Amino acid sequence: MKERIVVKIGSQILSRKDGMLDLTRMSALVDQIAELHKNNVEVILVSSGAVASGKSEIKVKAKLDTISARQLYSSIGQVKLINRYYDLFHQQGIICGQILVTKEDFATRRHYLNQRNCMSVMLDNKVIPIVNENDAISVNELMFTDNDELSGLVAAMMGAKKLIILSNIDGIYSDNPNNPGAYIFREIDAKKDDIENCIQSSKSATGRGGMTTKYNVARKAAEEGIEVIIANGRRDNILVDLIKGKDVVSTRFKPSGKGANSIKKWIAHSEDFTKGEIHINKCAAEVLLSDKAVSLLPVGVTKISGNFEADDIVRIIDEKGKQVGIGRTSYSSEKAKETIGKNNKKAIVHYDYLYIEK
Ligand SMILES: Nc1ncnc2c1ncn2[C@@H]1O[C@H](COP(=O)(O)OP(=O)(O)O)[C@@H](O)[C@H]1O
Ligand SMILES: N[C@@H](CCC(=O)OP(=O)(O)O)C(=O)O
Repeated sequence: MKERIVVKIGSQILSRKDGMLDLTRMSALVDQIAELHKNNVEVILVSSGAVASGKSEIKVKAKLDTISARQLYSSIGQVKLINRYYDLFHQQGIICGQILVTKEDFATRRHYLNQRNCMSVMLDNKVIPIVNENDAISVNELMFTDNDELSGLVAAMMGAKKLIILSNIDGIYSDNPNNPGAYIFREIDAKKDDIENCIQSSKSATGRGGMTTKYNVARKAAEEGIEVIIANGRRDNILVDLIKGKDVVSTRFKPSGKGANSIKKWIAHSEDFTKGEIHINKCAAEVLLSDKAVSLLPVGVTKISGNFEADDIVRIIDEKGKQVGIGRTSYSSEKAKETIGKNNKKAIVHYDYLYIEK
């Protein structure tokens, strides 16, 4: 069976200080992906760089608001970016294809499956999918935090074993990476280690979410059974070395042994599309958080809020107001209210459609 990986390349790696595309770096990364591809590794590339490459192409007279600037620069820059990728992969005898997505494309299961089918047919035909957010049309309220988030979604959707996030830094440091005492975390166990406080809000000149999103995305993906590595895209031969298992300086997130099935993965990433809340009592929360495979039954429900239909995605909240998980409900909010606290009723969220955050 082929190994399937997702590689995310941040804007910072692809752009030079003067804003132009760093063709040398890009070409080095494409060469490595080509080598992996020829060695039967299926690579899905999530590449930033549209906005950064568009900026250097055009001088605008009037000052633009943030959204218009992003739309203008990305619409120009994405063409440039994908053309370069096309040329570089073409030189290696490899075909690549472009997929531009918005967060809404992950909202319904139908859209989700459409996307998955598109990437699968590309991989089956040895085409390298190059994914980016469709910045030109995605709106502010509902967009990906950044491409790190998108890469986590793609890795989960495509059943990738590994997600490699390449940035301009070797990995996650214990403190501001410029501080002499800061050291790199080589391995993080998402279940035990909480290092969020070590991360600064600073980000690279063109980066959007900074290290915080990389950390959050990596934790979530690792919980879903994906091995995540944050590494420096400027290091020579980084991708090939990582896949060969060489001991390269980087931060690795230990994947959970369990893994989640494909529906649970979709639900896990649907948090932004929830329509309501199911509040549960202490006992129900304990059972859900245990290692047992249980469904949420109406008997443990204390309150329903929001208006939802059967099959909508809802949040599950414990008695302290903390979110325990997300699930696809089998009742409408109206019907759910009628069953609150009752015994012998069908599950309000079946185990197969329940994602518990531990
Ligand atoms: N503890 C930390 N360890 C490593 N990097 C950190 C840390 N805290 C903040 N950062 C910043 O995160 C940046 C990487 O995130 P980002 O700018 O989004 O990169 P990219 O453009 O590659 O997605 C680093 O350049 C660094 O300045
Ligand atoms: N979609 C944007 C990328 C924004 C983004 O997430 O950037 P980065 O944090 O550098 O990965 C672009 O192509 O410019």
